[in-house]
Amino acid sequence: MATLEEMRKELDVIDGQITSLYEKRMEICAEVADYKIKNGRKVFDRTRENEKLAAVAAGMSTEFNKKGIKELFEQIMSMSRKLQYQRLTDAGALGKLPFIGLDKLDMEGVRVVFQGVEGANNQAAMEQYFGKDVNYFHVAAFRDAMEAIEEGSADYAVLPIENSSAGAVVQVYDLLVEFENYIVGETVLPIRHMLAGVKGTTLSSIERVYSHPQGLMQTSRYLDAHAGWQQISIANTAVAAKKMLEDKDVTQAAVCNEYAANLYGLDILARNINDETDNSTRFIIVTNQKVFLKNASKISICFEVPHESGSLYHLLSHFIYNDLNMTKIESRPVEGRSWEYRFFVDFEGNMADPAVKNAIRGLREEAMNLKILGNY
Ligand SMILES: O=C(O)C(=O)C[C@]1(C(=O)O)C=C[C@@H](O)C=C1
Repeated sequence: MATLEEMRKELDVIDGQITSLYEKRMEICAEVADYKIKNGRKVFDRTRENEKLAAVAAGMSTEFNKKGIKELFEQIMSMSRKLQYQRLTDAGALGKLPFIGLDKLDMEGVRVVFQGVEGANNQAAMEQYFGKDVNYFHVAAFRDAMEAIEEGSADYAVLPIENSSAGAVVQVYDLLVEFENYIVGETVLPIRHMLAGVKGTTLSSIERVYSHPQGLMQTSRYLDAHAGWQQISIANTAVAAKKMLEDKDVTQAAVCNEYAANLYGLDILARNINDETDNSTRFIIVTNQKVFLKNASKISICFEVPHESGSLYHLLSHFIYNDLNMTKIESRPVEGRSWEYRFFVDFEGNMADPAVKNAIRGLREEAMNLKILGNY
């Protein structure tokens, strides 16, 4: 029997042949790219790839090798596509950006919409982004806010997209697909619960505490430590704060944010009473214009993947290969197609950057229904 050293020498010879054949193959792929640029052909040809995989598998004698050679050729053709996309980018064959780059967002005299009532966290997020003097109105549902910007009655909408402990606000994800509106900014608001009451209220005068069920739940450790306090659920934290002002009753208090407490002129009796100290919500700023800031550094996209094994893996390789840092991935069911998913990906980058253009080009050809949700 051959020694390990002898077998390794044999492997080295074979690997040498494979590597030089790989280089030769990639040189031809570069010529294919030039041909495709000249003739306006797409890089990705699924039929040709499937034929190739079947052909290489047919040449194998065992099931194990059939599977292995297919995986190997999937990778080889994926590298071939990436080389071709790069040549397209270098040749300036990417076409015009579908988005218009701006130096800064138009903030002069704009009208902003948020969902909820006066004093809601959504309003606090809006003021954090647009300032206190902003011209605004509020609506009952997220969909109403999307419709308001689509039809132009508002220039921007402020919508919650993700909470650090509760996760994604899934309705907003779905609305971003449904409407032709785009994300142009984001702002993160720390969610801190306060115990607030009308002037004269003290911890010992309180008998009842009002808040949204989430507000009561997120502060249960603090509230439960006061055995004599009855906890009562109400529509939301801002409504609880408003009730304190209306009732002027020192036997009751509200769990609400500082913004609502100030808005309704309440005294804060205890600050930051949430069980989780690090609780914050990320809000997006949405408009109906296809614009992006020239100094934007984060891109949100969504796409559907073909229902085949390895398809998400291949799509995500466009980020890795172009050295783009993915910061978030979320999936949602595709309406009307049970057990099929749409993926939402956030990654670092600017649309004018060649690496980003390159990745988007690859994704656009290989994924289904790619949509750029915004660069901000
Ligand atoms: O045959 C082509 O059109 C190629 O671009 C070459 C190649 C390959 O590497 O074999 C690469 C991408 C296509 O999706 C199909 C095949």
